Amino acid sequence: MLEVTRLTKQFVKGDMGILALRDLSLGIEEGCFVTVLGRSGCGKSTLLNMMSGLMPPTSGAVTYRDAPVTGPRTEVGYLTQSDTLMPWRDVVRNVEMPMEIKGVDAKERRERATDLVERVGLTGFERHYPRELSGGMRRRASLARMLAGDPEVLLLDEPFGALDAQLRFVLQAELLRLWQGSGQTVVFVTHDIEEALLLGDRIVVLGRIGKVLLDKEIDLPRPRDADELRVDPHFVSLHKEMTAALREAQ
Ligand SMILES: Nc1ncnc2c1ncn2[C@@H]1O[C@H](COP(=O)(O)OP(=O)(O)OP(=O)(O)O)[C@@H](O)[C@H]1O
Repeated sequence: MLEVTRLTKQFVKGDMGILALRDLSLGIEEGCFVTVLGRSGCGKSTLLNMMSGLMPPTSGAVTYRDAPVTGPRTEVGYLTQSDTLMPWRDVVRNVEMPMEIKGVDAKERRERATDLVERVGLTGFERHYPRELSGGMRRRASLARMLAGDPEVLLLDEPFGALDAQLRFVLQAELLRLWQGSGQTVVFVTHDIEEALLLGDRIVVLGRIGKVLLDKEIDLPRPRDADELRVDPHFVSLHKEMTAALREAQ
């Protein structure tokens, strides 16, 4: 569905070139939940920026259903690390925005937005403006807004990184619940091994400048329960494998 071919990105800072990704190739199958695991600075956000069409590659290509990606498209939702909520709209109106663009009628979009706000645990904050929310709350509002667009592909850049453990757990479960049976394709970036194993059908471990260190199908049965998994020998051995791969990334 999404194909990344020999993707390279070099930034220019003053008279210096900063190589963020080199020759990365990756195919993402339709309906699959892929977690991309890597340490800080290995190029994960740069990869998603290019997959979403927000950033042009220096060389290489991204295709979506065999068509070149040259800019953002409504079928591909992207939850970036930076805040992109509209400051002049309250939470519910931010969440309604993708449905407004699609021409969904006012009553239906308010109902759906209210439901999504509840799913991300923001009930009671519908009328708050982004500046009146915490960082984690803004992330959750952004997630609800992305889901409101019902995209075919969800690109998620460390969506739960800023949340406390309990809330992260609730939102991971909610994301899986929404994804299962939806047919949506998810690319989920994280640096947390346990999160990657809990969520993914497949884990891609990236090393420096986006070198693929490991690309593995995760055959742990679903639904996956974090407490049960931690004592599952298969999970423990996968965890060790990921830890070793990340160590190699140093
Ligand atoms: N706009 C930019 N200009 C210059 N260098 C950049 C720019 N964006 C990213 N980089 C560099 O590219 C490399 C990869 O950055 P990127 O943000 O993709 O990493 P990451 O894996 O997402 O990190 P993190 O997990 O900390 O978010 C880093 O060395 C970073 O300094």
